Amino acid sequence: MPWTNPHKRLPRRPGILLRMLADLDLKTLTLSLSLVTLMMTLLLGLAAWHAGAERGLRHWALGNLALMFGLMLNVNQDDLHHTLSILLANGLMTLGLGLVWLGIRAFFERSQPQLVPLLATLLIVILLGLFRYQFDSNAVRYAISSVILGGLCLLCASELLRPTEPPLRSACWFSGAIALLYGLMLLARPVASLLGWNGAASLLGGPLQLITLLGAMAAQIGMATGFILMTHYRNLAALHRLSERDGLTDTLNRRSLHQQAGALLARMQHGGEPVTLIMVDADHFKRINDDFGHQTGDAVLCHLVNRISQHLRTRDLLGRFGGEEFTLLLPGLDSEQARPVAERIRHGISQAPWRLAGETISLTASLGVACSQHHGYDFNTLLGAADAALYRAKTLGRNRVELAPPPGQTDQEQVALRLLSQFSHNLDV
Ligand SMILES: Nc1nc2c(ncn2[C@@H]2O[C@H](COP(=O)(O)OP(=O)(O)OP(=O)(O)O)[C@@H](O)[C@H]2O)c(=O)[nH]1
Repeated sequence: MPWTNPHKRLPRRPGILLRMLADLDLKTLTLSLSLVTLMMTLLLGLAAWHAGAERGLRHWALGNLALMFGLMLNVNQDDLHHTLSILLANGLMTLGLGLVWLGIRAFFERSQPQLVPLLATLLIVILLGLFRYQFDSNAVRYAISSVILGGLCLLCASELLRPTEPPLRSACWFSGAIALLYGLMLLARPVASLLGWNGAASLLGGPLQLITLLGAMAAQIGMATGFILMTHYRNLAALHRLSERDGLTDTLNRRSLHQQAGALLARMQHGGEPVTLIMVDADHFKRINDDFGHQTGDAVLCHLVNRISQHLRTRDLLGRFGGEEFTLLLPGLDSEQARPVAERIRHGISQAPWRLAGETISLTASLGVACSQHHGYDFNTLLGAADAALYRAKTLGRNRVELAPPPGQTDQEQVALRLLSQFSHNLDV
């Protein structure tokens, strides 16, 4: 038997994806989409229920609810009056997407232009009404809803696909990529229909409708989980921040100061760069508490931190060592360079009294400075040296900066200081 090329005889089989699409049943898909939307609405609603001050979740839950009712009405165009299945359905879907967009803006604490979703809803209802009851055109209605709903998806994507801190960024970009893809898909629908990709089928019964429903399902699951992930990551970041910051002054707490200082000192030692540690202690702070009350004392402490921070670079560390005592680590500075910085901080504190509602409280601080040149890169050794220098600044009259001397000189100085301290104590008595 002569050989024949089988490809010439057999008709070409469609690709596996097209075959799978052809096997899908529109009614089953519609029901699945409704169920998925319902589940995602419940999930977002549950998250919103316990959201507290969390921004965005309530908008997303409400938006999804509107989307769900809109979808349910829209897929029943054969059974329902067109005012419901076209006008109300698309109005609800537009409002739902608009609320999702407002939710994303609320999440990022951006302004809330509530008119945008309302105007978009009004626009789609008017245009669809016009092209249903005035000039009945299925194709134009299809294009109108595709452009408005697709445009809103792109607006959501543009809010999400912006630079943010990791790990929040991954969740935002995940949701943003889904919104972008689904928006582009909706915008491409009328073009694909014009190009005849729907074949002879009606717009609501052909492969384009199947693809739209599948896309909507994927977008529903992806965006709802993406939003919940965004909330989760932001809460994690807030918890992390709380665990490493002092609640009153927002400086590093003692534990994270130790951790971060250890890492910084190791880096500087490895790179052969100097580091300076400064201890700052408010002078006679007890008097401020006694005279003006603890609450005012708290405000003055925050003011002190604010004054110190104005002289710091982003890579410097500032931590609360305890009470009214703060520790600074200045990488890259030796004692020669650090002294003027310490003087500027001292001067800045003494020159800017705390003021509120006619009340003025003057404040000064004493500073002890120790540098890695003389005291090495061990955090506790540097702290000890800076603390001794601070003690000297207090003893010599406060509102001053003292450098920790190289280790060899310390003993003689300590004796002299003790004598001086005893002398001033005797004078006070
Ligand atoms: N308001 C307020 N006061 C605090 C806080 N932490 C510590 N203090 C107060 O700071 C004061 C520190 O007092 P002392 O250690 O005697 O020091 P001082 O009065 O500043 O005197 P010198 O340091 O010697 O100049 C105490 O009265 C503490 O109650 C705080 O978080 N808020």
